[in-house]
Amino acid sequence: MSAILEKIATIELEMSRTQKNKATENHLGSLRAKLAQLRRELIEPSGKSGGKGEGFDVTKTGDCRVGLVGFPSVGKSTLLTKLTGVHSEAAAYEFTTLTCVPGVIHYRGARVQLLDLPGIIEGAKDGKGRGRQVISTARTCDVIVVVLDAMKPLTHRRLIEKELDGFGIRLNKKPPNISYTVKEKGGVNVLPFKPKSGEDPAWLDESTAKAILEEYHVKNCDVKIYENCTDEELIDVIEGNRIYTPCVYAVNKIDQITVEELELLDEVPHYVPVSSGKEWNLDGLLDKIWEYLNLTRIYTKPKGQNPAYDAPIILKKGQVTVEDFCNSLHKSMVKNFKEANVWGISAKHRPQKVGKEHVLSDEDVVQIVKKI
Ligand SMILES: Nc1nc2c(ncn2[C@@H]2O[C@H](COP(=O)(O)OP(=O)(O)OP(=O)(O)O)[C@@H](O)[C@H]2O)c(=O)[nH]1
Ligand SMILES: [K+]
Ligand SMILES: [Mg+2]
Repeated sequence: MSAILEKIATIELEMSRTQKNKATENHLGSLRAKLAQLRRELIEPSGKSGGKGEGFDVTKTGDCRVGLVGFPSVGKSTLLTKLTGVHSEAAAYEFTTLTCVPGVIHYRGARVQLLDLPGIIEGAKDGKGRGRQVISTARTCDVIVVVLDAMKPLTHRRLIEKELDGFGIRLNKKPPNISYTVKEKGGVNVLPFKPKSGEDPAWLDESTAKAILEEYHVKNCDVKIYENCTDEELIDVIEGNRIYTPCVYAVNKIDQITVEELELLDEVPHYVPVSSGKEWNLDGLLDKIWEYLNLTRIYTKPKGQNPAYDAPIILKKGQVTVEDFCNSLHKSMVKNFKEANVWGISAKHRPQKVGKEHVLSDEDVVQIVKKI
C-alpha cells in the first residue's frame, strides 16, 4: 500500500506545482484521473484479502442508517447515548471509542439506526488509524452526521470532508448530469456542455475530457455533458462508485462558546448547533436529520379496517412508487397486484384508484387490491 501512497503523494505534489490555465488543463485532468485510479486501489485492494475497504461488522436494522463521523473527542458517543439511550463510553481522552456502537431512535414512526464510530484523523482515507473502516461504514449510511467541536477551528469541517471525499463519498451533492456509455466501436465522442450567452464558460472542454478518457484507456464511448461540470465530476462518473449522501453538521459543545461565536456558526451551511452534554437542541438535530433522510411513510389499510397509523411502511428517497411499496411489503405482492386505492396528498380523489407506477407522498394511506 505504501507504494500507492508514494505515487499519490508524487502526483499531488506535481498538481500543486502546476498552475491552472488553458495550457495545463489537459495535463491536470490526466493527473486527476491517475489520482482517482490510485485512490480506487486503496479503497478496493486488488488482492484477495480485504475486498472492498471493509467497514465494521454491524447488522443493518430499522428503516435507515445514520452515522456519526468526526475527529476524536468532539462528543459523538455522548450524542449517541443521549439520542438512543444506548450507553457508549465517553471520556475526555481521544479514541475512547474503538469500534462501532449502534443504537436506535424511534422517530415519527420510523426506526433510525444510529452508529457511533471511532474518531478519525487526517489521513484516515489513506489508511491512518481506523479511518478506512470508519469511512467504509459511513458509505453504508443514508445520512452522515459530521460532528464538530464548537471550540475547535471551523476549518475542521473541510478536513473531514476531504477524508470522506477521498473515499468516494460526496456530501450534499447531486450526481453530475453526464451520460457516459462505453461502446464496442466508434471512437471517443464527447459532447461538451454549451453554456448560454451570459453564463460561465464551460469548465471542462472536449480535449480535457478526452485526455481523461485516455488515462482510463477508454477507446470507444459517448460522453454527453448536460451541465457545467468539472474534470473531477467526469472522473466520478467514469469511476462509477461514488456515493452521494446528505450530510448534517452537528456543531457540538455550544455550551462552551459565547452568543457572538454562536452567531458566526450561522455561516456553516447544513449545520445544527447542539450541546450533547447539556442536551441542548437535540430536537433540532433530529428534525434536521429527519429532513435530510427524506423518508416517505405509508400507512397500510387492510380492507374494512382502519389504517395502521402506528406502523408505517418506510420508503426511501427515489423508491416511492406503489410498486416500491408492494415490494417492501412482500416479494410476491406485485405479482398479485390489480390496483391500489390511495388517500392523501398524492391522490386526486378520496380515494384515487392507481396503478403500480403511481408516485406516493409522505403519510399517504394505501390499500392494495389483489387479482382474484
Ligand atoms: N462541554 C461539553 N462537553 C462535552 C459535550 N459533549 C461531550 N462532551 C465531552 O467531550 C469529551 C469527549 O466526548 P465523547 O463523547 O467521548 O467524544 P467522542 O467524539 O465519542 O470521542 P472518541 O470516541 O474518543 O472519538 C467528554 O469529556 C465529554 O464529556 C458538550 O456538549 N459540552
Ligand atoms: K473521547
Ligand atoms: Mg466516542
